[in-house]
Amino acid sequence: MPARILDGKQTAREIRGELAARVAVVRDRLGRPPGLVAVLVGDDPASALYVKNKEKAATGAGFSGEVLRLPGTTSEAELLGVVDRLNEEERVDGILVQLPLPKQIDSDRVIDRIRPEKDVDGFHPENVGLLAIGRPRFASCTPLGVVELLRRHGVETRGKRAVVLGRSNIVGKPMALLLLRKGAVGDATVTVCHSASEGLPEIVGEADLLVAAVGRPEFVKGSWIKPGAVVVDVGIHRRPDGSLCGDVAFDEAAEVASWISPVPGGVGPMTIAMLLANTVASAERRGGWTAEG
Ligand SMILES: Nc1nc2c(c(=O)[nH]1)N[C@@H](CN(C=O)c1ccc(C(=O)N[C@@H](CCC(=O)O)C(=O)O)cc1)CN2
Ligand SMILES: [Mg+2]
Repeated sequence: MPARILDGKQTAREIRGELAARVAVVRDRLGRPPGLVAVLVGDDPASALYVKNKEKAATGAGFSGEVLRLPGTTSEAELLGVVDRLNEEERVDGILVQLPLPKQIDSDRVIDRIRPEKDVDGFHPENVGLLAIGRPRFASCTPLGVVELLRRHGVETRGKRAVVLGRSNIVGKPMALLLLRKGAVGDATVTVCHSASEGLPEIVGEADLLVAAVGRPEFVKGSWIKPGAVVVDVGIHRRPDGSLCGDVAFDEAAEVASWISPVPGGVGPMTIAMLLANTVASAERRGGWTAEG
């Protein structure tokens, strides 16, 4: 039987709908909407599209959303100056600097400069550290989106073998940390592997849950996947004909998996929904309350 679909587009729509009430409370208590500013340096078409989609999602959710578009020749010092200014602006609850950055800019130095309380991407070392010790403030939006996608489709991870394929700071490492947490969509036995791991098909074959974030088109073959496994595909690649694919050979994998996330329409929309959720949480925290009370 073909796998059921982990529908990120519909789930993201639901989350955006649920955020509306919290946005209204922010407006009421702070006298202004949640504020998100995205900084885009250069003209990479994929980055430009993602930032445009974030701006559309933010304004659609009733935020004040703004994109600062800087030329590809921007220096690191100039970008740090922009971050410093946004760090100080009262109306800005969330700052994100779209990655990748042009080669003259050290992205670590830029991420380190964002005030951790406004780092809604969850990339700042302080936020990564808090996640690692089980006291999350902001977790990276893509792995957070994976967790929420699984939770809302009723996928259990407790006691299960999860394999995270990829070790990036943005996806692989925080994904492993989230699945290791105590509680729902955690409590998994987590293995992290990567393109240099020996015996990848065998490691992947042990997974009850596979999160593929290796950054190589259709790298994971259907024959690697354990029958009945849950497969989440974080990859996004454009084929020469303009169509999109992920890190997993979807058609083959869908024959053996129990659940699978598509590309597009899987993890991507969840990333943006989690960015909105983190920004609302930031506005609430800065106002002195949380969604819980
Ligand atoms: N500062 C950041 N930079 C980057 C992040 C990030 O979370 N913060 N993640 C990725 C890119 N990304 C968000 O920025 C992102 C990628 C893809 C999607 C998405 O919705 N994809 C759609 C398809 C879109 C298309 O047609 O190309 C989908 O999967 O359905 C959202 C966000 C790297 N940089
Ligand atoms: Mg997707």
